[in-house]
Amino acid sequence: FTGNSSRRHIINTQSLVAALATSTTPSQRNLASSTSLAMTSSFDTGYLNAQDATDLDVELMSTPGFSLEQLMELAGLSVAEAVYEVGTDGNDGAKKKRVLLVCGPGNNGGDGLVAARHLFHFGFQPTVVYPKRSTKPHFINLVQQLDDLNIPILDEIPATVATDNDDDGENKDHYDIIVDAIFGFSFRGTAPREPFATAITQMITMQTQQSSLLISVDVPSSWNVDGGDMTEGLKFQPDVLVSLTAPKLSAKKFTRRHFVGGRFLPPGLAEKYGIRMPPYPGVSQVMELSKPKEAPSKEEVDDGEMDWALQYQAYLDEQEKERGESDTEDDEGEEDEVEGEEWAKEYAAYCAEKEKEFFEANKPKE
Ligand SMILES: NC(=O)C1=CN([C@@H]2O[C@H](COP(=O)(O)OP(=O)(O)OC[C@H]3O[C@@H](n4cnc5c(N)ncnc54)[C@H](O)[C@@H]3O)[C@@H](O)[C@H]2O)[C@@H](O)CC1
Ligand SMILES: [K+]
Repeated sequence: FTGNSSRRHIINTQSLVAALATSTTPSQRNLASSTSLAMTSSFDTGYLNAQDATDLDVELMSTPGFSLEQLMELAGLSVAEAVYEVGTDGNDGAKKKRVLLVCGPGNNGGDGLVAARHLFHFGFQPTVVYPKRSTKPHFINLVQQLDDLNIPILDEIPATVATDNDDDGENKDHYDIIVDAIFGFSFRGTAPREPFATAITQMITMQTQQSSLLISVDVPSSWNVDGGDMTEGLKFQPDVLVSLTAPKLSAKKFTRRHFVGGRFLPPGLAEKYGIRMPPYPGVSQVMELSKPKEAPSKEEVDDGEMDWALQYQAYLDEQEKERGESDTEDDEGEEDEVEGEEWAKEYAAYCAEKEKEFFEANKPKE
């Protein structure tokens, strides 16, 4: 089995599920059922509009209840985990990755400050831009915690960072990842005021000219929380969105990698606001709601078959959609189906092999 992402897999999804469902081992049958389940229903967290997001926040933090410090810590940890997930391949770790966290004046900015600290401990090299520092004691503490780790805190994005590449196509001040923690669900109006308007333009330059991966916290900054991008021509399009508690309405317009984090919502409150906590995997603080289009690599398969099944499902859905659109001119359909069936059989055999290895390795000692 070679799940190489470069290989062209146009798969008949039914054949994959059928091959797995008739397998003799439980893990393959589980995989088959999770695959078919995901085929008919994908997890829907529901959405919060700006007003409900604010009301829910107030309810969560009414006394007695959660404190802002608690929730911000979990929100920032979720962001850091999502950055780790999209920013590393799990092997080379985070050590070489430079991350620029651009933090706004409110709690969205606070999430960025918390994330910077966790990212340092995960092995990244964070730099924080915090132009309008809050004077609230909790924020002063967060800044101190960053100072204690010698994490640089700047007042603006340096011009040398957000400039076009030089003649060699390089920028020595390049950041691998930018975290947009400028505005969350309390952004109002259709235009960000300075100094954040400039910061957002600079982030777009870094994303487009230097291929920095742009990750937004809760809401892409400058987007209307309910309606999406309503700016005149700013066109801020992050690569990744990490929604907190539940996606805001504007997330419906977001088509790239989308995570949800903030694993703290009590079921009663979720029900009251018509949202659902996603089935977070294991001890994760985040769950990816929409998956990348590319087929996963063998390394990803090795990481865990169930995760792989969901990820692969999204890929299949995308392929089917594309196929539906080009059905009329596609004269390779039959051939593709055969390839899909063969691949499904190969995958089932691969699962059996893996399971055997697992049982061998975990055999009780005589
Ligand atoms: N319940 C949750 O899920 C939690 C949410 N948290 C975070 O808190 C965020 C909400 O925080 P806040 O309510 O403090 O608000 P934001 O951080 O969204 O932003 C508010 C600040 O932005 C400024 N602002 C608004 N519109 C502007 C414009 N057009 N130009 C310039 N400045 C503008 C306001 O004056 C205010 O200073 C969420 O999005 C999330 O990131 C977490 O910290 C805690 C838990
Ligand atoms: K944001």
